Amino acid sequence: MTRTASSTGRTALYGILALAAVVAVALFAPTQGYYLNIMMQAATYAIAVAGVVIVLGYCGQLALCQAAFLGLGAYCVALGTVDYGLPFFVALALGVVVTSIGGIFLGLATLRLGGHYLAMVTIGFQMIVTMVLTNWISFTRGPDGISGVERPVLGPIDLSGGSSYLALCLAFLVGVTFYAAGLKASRLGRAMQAVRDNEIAASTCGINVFRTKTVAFGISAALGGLGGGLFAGAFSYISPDQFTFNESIVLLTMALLGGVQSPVGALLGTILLVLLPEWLRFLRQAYLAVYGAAVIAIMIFLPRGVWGLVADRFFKAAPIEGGPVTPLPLLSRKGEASKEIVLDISGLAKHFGGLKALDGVDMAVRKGSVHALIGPNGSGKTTMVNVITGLYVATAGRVKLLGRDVTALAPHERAKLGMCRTYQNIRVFRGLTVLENVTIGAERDGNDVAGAQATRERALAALDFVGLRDVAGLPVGDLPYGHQRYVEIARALAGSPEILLLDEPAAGLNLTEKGEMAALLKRLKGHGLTIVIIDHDMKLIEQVADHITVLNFGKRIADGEPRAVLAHPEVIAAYLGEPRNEAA
Ligand SMILES: Nc1ncnc2c1ncn2[C@@H]1O[C@H](COP(=O)(O)OP(=O)(O)OP(=O)(O)O)[C@@H](O)[C@H]1O
Repeated sequence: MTRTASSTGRTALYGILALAAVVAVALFAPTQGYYLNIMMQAATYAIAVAGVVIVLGYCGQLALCQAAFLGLGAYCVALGTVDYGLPFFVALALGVVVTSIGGIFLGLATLRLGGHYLAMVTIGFQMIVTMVLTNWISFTRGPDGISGVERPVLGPIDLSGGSSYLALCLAFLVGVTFYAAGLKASRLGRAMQAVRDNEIAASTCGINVFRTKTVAFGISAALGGLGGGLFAGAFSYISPDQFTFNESIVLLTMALLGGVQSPVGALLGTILLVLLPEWLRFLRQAYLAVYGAAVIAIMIFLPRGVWGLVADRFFKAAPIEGGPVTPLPLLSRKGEASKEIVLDISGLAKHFGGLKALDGVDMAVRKGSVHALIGPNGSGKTTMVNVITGLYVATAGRVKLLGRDVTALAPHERAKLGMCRTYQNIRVFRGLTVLENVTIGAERDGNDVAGAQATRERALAALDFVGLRDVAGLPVGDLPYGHQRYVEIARALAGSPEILLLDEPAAGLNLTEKGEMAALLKRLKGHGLTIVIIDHDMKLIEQVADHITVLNFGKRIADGEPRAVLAHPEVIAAYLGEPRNEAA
């Protein structure tokens, strides 16, 4: 609570300082000339660069077309005010709407494409916009561009003067910077960062990956359009060569240089890259080479940008406060193992080409039971969990969760119904803190928690349960391997799962850690959680399992109460590699 109050106080202080800066600019900035132009360019570009921060820094999508959105915004304002007589702010809003639609349209491509291919699509988009602006002469006036873009007058407030228009641009910039900073700490921002760090884990935590990327593209493009619209008013003349692929690279460099994961960093990067050429002009012919070398040097020596350096020095994350935690509500359910079937699987098959990784498997998991899924390496256990959670589409068969057929649902839709999991190869969100990782689990749609404070408390309670409350504020990558496994479990627990699927939770742990993991699993079992567990450690399985299903070559070879199953000759043969004793 204290932390929240102090961070609110800090935000208010920054807000007042920013407002004072805007007023000072309105009163004292030059009304025309070289420095005014530099400041106009920095302010309008910085708004577009904040868009790069959101799509690339937060969401991890490399889009190389921010200048196209800058151009679309600028042309909306220029054409809207000059040719169609629209009021400035109406044209500006139109630009934001047009570019956000363009961004969403581009985001739709992420359904099928990612990485390099997506980057290529964005370059294609940039090229198309440049070509349209250049060649659709009857509408855009082609290479001649549009001049005479007027600045706004709002009733008695005249914003057409140099300093007052700059103050307007700065006011927008301040708003955008606060918005982007707030977004990062919001549920949507966390979802974006989860998608950036690990799409698969994000989807099984209940995040709609496709929608999140599309929204990130939309917001980013809207900020490009806003910056572009203000740019048109700032210089009163625009032409297609101001919004080319080269400019997109400049905007990207600004974000990377300043620190692509921080809006303040992007602001610094923009100022630096607008000023650097001016500072270096005295070098004449050598200027471009020195400019390029300076940019490369900053990139190499400051991989997290200039802001990374500043933040490490001066802005340490506040420690997470101690104090009492409310216990996890799911642990008070005290569910006794019952006959009710939580997960009902029938005839499940998954074929990879000719390989039948799963071949008609049946399995029923009872409420409150610990159900082990075992089998030799390559027998299909992980494939089974992947098909159950929706990461793989089943070739045949049916998966029912609490009586509902979920076979056709996407992973995030299954998570919404209470299906949570961990991974054999740990999948935590590396760019986030331990608490943020677990908060994402608590934020799953369908969870019984509402409001930011309650969600945070739920996440802290889950961390408390696995014994990691003290390290909640640390970056998750700073934790040892074994503890990262606990973070995954806490992330799943924070979502109050109806069923928890643990894929080899003890894999890669040393003996002591395995003992601790066994103790944790027993505690979970004691609270009546419904669990499916895969593990090769038979000692662990014997300690916790109520029921065992055994797979071999994708087929179920045994199913039932642990003692009988483990004594089954076919199971022994599968594990020890002995020939089957048909008589037995
Ligand atoms: N995405 C995939 N594409 C092709 N084949 C796959 C894929 N995933 C799994 N397989 C194959 O399916 C079979 C079952 O693999 P799976 O990982 O499910 O086994 P497992 O029982 O979990 O093994 P382990 O105990 O070693 O983790 C293996 O032959 C594996 O190579």
